[in-house]
Amino acid sequence: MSEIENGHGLQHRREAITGLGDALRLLIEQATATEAPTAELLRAAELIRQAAAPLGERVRGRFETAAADDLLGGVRLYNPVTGLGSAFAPPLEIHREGDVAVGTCSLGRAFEGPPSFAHGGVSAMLLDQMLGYAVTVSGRPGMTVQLDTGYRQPVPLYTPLRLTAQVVTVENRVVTATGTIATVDDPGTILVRATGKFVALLAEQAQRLFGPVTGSDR
Ligand SMILES: CCCCC/C=C\C/C=C\C/C=C\C/C=C/CCCC(=O)SCCNC(=O)CCNC(=O)[C@H](O)C(C)(C)COP(=O)(O)OP(=O)(O)OC[C@H]1O[C@@H](n2cnc3c(N)ncnc32)[C@H](O)[C@@H]1OP(=O)(O)O
Repeated sequence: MSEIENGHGLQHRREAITGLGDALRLLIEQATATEAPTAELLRAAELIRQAAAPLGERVRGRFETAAADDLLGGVRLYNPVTGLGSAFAPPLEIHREGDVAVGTCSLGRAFEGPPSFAHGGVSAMLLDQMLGYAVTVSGRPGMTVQLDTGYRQPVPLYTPLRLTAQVVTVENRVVTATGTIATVDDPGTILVRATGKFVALLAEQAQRLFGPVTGSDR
């Protein structure tokens, strides 16, 4: 029996994953911003390898879902944008305000593109997630087939950001959503805008793409 088959164990593991994610995000921020002496970098690399080794002793394969995740319930702890267990995620927190999805995060040094501003691909990634969330909660989940981003002003690092997204049209299987990035302090000044198209999968497409993950091909 797995150690997390009771509810208490699951909650405990999710908290531990979040704690590990917090530590990893701190590590990435410090390792990216550091100007510490070179000897410290060498020492840190060795310590980090030591810390990583036991984590690698039991890992899941490509098609296996994390034991602490709940795919259908929308719990994805390692999502690279929102996942609290992800070293890579800012993490972006998303909630609903009526028909609009609202997200908040701030971006550290690891997300830098132009000096002191966010990389354009990072803005696109945040908006893909925002639009995907709005499309999912509208009840017509789908995959991104197109994402257009307009960069109006650069997105500052180390600044609380406010993102929005909403569904604008539904045509057969294609849902179109739009989204924005602004700062919390100046929500009326749109820095980046995006429009995305999402396609609801046919059963045959879902089976082809995700059968090995859901186990429905066994
Ligand atoms: C599994 C259960 C999940 C439950 C989840 C529950 C809770 C989750 C909670 C929160 C989730 C929050 C956020 C969600 C997160 C996601 C954000 C990120 C999403 C992504 O990051 S996802 C990765 C990138 N994404 C891809 O990796 C897609 C690659 N792609 C394909 O795998 C194929 O593209 C496919 C299979 C999608 C479609 O198959 P296909 O291409 O053969 O299309 P098909 O023939 O089926 O056409 C159907 C209609 O789409 C139109 N259409 C097609 N392409 C178009 C385009 N580019 N522009 C305009 N319209 C287009 C056609 O014109 C036609 O339109 P019409 O129906 O009107 O004729």
